[in-house]
Amino acid sequence: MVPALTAVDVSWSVADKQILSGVSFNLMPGKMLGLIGPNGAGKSSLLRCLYRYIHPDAGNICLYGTDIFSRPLKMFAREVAVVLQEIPPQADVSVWQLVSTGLTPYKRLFERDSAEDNSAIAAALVQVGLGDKADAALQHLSGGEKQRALIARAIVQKPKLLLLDEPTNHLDIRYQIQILELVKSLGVTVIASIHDLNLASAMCDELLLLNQGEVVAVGAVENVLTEQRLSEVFGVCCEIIRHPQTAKPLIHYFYGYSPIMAGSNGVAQRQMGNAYAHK
Ligand SMILES: Nc1ncnc2c1ncn2[C@@H]1O[C@H](COP(=O)(O)OP(=O)(O)OP(=O)(O)O)[C@@H](O)[C@H]1O
Repeated sequence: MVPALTAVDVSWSVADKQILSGVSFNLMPGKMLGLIGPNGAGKSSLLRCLYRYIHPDAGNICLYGTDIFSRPLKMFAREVAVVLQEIPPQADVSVWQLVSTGLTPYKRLFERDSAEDNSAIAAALVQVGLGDKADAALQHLSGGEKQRALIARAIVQKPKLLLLDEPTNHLDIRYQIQILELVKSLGVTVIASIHDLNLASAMCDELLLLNQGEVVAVGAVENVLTEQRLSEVFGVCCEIIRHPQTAKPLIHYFYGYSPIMAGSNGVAQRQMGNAYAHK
């Protein structure tokens, strides 16, 4: 089976600063990949390369075996949906109008939405819990509601690949879980940057851990999330157990620990004084 997405040795620098270095990974169709890593690791930059906002200096990115930069723009706009943290410039439109723009790549100039289109928009709004906000002005929605409206727009686009930059950023815990479960249930290939490592562990099939623009680890969640890596990359002390429901890695963080006091195994050790005695 051809991977939905293949990145080979993707590198990008700006103003002599290397932002991404030799990033490579494969993602099979229907899988959900979580991009994790500390602030400034390069997660957004990598996503920008994947949706063609940035042209990497080196390397290749292929969607179903074809270089993304060789695909006609309109085809690419149908195939790849992007949900960013920023509110789009059309902030004075209604929620319905925003979601309907997800159909734009399928339309000819001035072509109106069909009854089928309207049903798809209404269904997407219900899916994200905004069924009663269709006529509301986008600018009057809360941050989380705006985020869900953007996801509804991506749903009507019916993409092959859905890219999300911190989709859970403005959401309360209920919607963090609900939106990621919804995204997962769409059956499309998903790549999402996620800061909450436990959420990423629970929801993603695979993880890619970036640090300083380089891939530290990529693959099955349980292979990527190790106590030692989290200590080395994030500078935190933790223990990883199995989630009682999913059996996936569940991280318990400890407080008052310092990565400076790394032990012989490299895992951050308890700092003298203020840590509560756990281990
Ligand atoms: N256009 C740009 N010009 C200069 N520096 C940039 C540009 N884009 C990104 N960077 C730098 O690249 C590095 C990676 O940024 P990026 O936003 O990709 O990281 P991130 O992992 O998404 O961070 P965060 O978790 O904080 O959102 C940062 O140091 C950032 O300042």
